[in-house]
Amino acid sequence: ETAQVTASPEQNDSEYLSPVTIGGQALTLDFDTGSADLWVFSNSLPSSDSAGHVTFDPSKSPTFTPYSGATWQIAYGDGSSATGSVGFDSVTIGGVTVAHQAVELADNLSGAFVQDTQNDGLLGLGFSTINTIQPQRQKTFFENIMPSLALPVFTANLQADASGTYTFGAIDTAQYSGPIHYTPIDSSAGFWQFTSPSYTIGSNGASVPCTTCSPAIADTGTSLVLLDDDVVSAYYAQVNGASQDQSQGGWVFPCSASLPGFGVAIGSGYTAMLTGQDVMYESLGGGVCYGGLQSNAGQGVQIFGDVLLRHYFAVFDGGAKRFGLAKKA
Ligand SMILES: Cc1nn(C)c(C)c1CC(=O)Nc1ccccn1
Repeated sequence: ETAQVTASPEQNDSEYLSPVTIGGQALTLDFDTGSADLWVFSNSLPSSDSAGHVTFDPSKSPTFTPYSGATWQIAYGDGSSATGSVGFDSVTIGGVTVAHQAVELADNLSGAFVQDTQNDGLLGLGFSTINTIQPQRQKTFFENIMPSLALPVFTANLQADASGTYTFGAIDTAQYSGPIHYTPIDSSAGFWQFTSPSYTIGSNGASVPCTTCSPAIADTGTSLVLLDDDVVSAYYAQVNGASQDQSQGGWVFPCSASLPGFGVAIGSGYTAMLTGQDVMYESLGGGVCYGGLQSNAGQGVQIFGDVLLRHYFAVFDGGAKRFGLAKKA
């Protein structure tokens, strides 16, 4: 079987939301290849936290069964967090159903999630070695459907300021052109992780070897591209008037500045390029702009988020444990 579902952008393409049905209830979730928990806003949240969100109510689902005593608690790399209880229910995405999917009900959330009222929760598409359910971690939606898919893959075709597509079980040749450039992934940390041994500054720049660069992860649930400090500093050194502004939380520059292109190696065989315009992320007002390339704060992993992924067709191959990028159709 195969499934296809839309991915609708929030403002600034900060995240992409997709329709999911859980126990007959329709929610919009952020598909996140950088984590492995499926959690939803639930009616056990204080109403001050759930105001504006669709909440899942297990008592209204005919197929919900509690996983009694089980709990979950997740802390994301950006400092946001969530905790709650667990059950199993029927989860359907694009017509494909997992009858007993672990569904994590949030009863406590950090502010960033509460404020984002278009988002009713996250659906992890990482590896379940980092699922946070205790006493026994549970599989992701993708891991559960993989055996029944025509191909053990899913693809992300996110768009800049437009609705895109997640596809499960097929690599739709109508969505990309030219070759798919694959690199093997190391899933031992739970991420779609690969090496990124060089980078390129300027659309015609030479690629700079970076033997000390941290490995990278493909992360649909992160807005920006978060890079090692020496890489991101080398980039903004080429932008007139750029500076790191702690109050704004990163690298800013005059909106009038011309931004060079930027490319990152996807494994050792391919460099994914962005134009200067692709790197521009947000105007903060007063002629100050915020870049889509920011520091990973020395976390030892580079996060290739939506600022990069929305310019490519991305293949997550769970069978061959590889990640690939192609030019969009
Ligand atoms: C900043 C960062 N460090 N590390 C290791 C990762 C994976 C990130 C990105 C991150 O936290 N993304 C995120 C945040 C909230 C919800 C979903 N995804």
